[in-house]
Amino acid sequence: MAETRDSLSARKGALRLMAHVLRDGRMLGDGASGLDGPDAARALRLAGLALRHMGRADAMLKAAMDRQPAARIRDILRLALAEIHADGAAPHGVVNDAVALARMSPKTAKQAGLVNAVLRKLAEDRAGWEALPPPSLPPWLRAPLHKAWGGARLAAIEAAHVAGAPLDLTPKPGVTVEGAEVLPTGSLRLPGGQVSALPGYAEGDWWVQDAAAAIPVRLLGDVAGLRVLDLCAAPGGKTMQLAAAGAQVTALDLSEGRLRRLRANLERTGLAAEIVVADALDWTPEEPFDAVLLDAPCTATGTIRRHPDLPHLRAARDVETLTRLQYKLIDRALGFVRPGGRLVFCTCSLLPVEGEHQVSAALKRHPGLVAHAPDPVALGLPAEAASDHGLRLLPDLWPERGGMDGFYMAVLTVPEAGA
Ligand SMILES: C[S@@+](CC[C@H](N)C(=O)[O-])C[C@H]1O[C@@H](n2cnc3c(N)ncnc32)[C@H](O)[C@@H]1O
Repeated sequence: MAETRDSLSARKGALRLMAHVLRDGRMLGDGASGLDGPDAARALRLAGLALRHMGRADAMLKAAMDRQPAARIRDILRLALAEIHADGAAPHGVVNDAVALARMSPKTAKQAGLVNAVLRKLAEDRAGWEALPPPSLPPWLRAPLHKAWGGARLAAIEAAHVAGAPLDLTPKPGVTVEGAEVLPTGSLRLPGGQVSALPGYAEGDWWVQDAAAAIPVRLLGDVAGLRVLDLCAAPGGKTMQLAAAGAQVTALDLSEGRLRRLRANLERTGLAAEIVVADALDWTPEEPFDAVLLDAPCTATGTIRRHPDLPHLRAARDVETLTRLQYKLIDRALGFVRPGGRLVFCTCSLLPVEGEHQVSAALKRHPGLVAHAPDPVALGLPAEAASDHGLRLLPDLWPERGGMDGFYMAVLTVPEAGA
């Protein structure tokens, strides 16, 4: 980061965001940095960097200090160490700002000298940083992932989380964006950038959607003219895909706030859907649908690449609550499909209990329900994405292209009437 006063305000904003996540249990994306425009984006990036590398920074601080400092001082040190050692920032400017940040509050001003001394010493210890184990997931998530995917795959997933994510766009049919790579699955990929400044944003030619998140709708094939229910729809990435492909879409979600974003997305892209604010567990349609897409609420652990706050905010008990909800939502969704129609179930989770296990259990509970294992290669995906009854995408797939979010998805056909 070029050292300017903007750097100081971005670092201050990053500290606010870290406190929001680590002490208030709120998501990074809640926009709490108190900044606008490029400074807000910088603060978000820095907070993400500090959260991704917190394990290493804490290990270094523990070895270097007799007593753990107060929370804000610890965050100042964590951020500075991540910037110096993981981001390659020039130590001089980082240390100066860290000292300035400590001085800003009467509660921490007395510790400015300590911040200076600790950072001057640790900034030079590149070998000590490199010798620490690479960033890893918390035990509640690491253990089931190790069991499911093995040690080597888990290490590759953790490395993909540290690498972060590029910017993927789903284009309307026939749209290209200058400078974007066209992925084998049809998504467009850019290294990053301010979304609203990209060509075609104002015209609504595309929307931001990870390449993996764009696959579930494609499992339905040609949906032109079909009545499709997008059951957990907001903020609407999949609703827009369905509408752009000519489906007659009903988009339902529990959250009015998230549906506001869906409405804005439809407005910008000029696409149409009927919008329903309801709890899917209480709601009943007037008539069944040709197809239902259930992008069920989940731990979202497949999106840690772009949400490094998630491992700090979720816990094992969330997995239990969410898997129970997914179970109920699948049964509910199946009741909304016409005989012979299809349900696509998907979750952006790395955990089989939120994916493969849900579909295996649904097939046992519902005699006559049939899973059609999709061919990953025909969809432009690596052959290894084939999985139990569906597709399993993990962040270490496509390493040379910049990876993809973790997802599980399957397409199920409901028995014909009388079958
Ligand atoms: C994974 S997100 C959906 C993302 C969306 N399909 C997309 O592609 O943009 C899950 C959504 O489920 C909604 N949700 C959670 N519980 C629900 C329920 N009982 N009924 C309806 N929607 C629910 C949440 O509000 C959230 O928007």
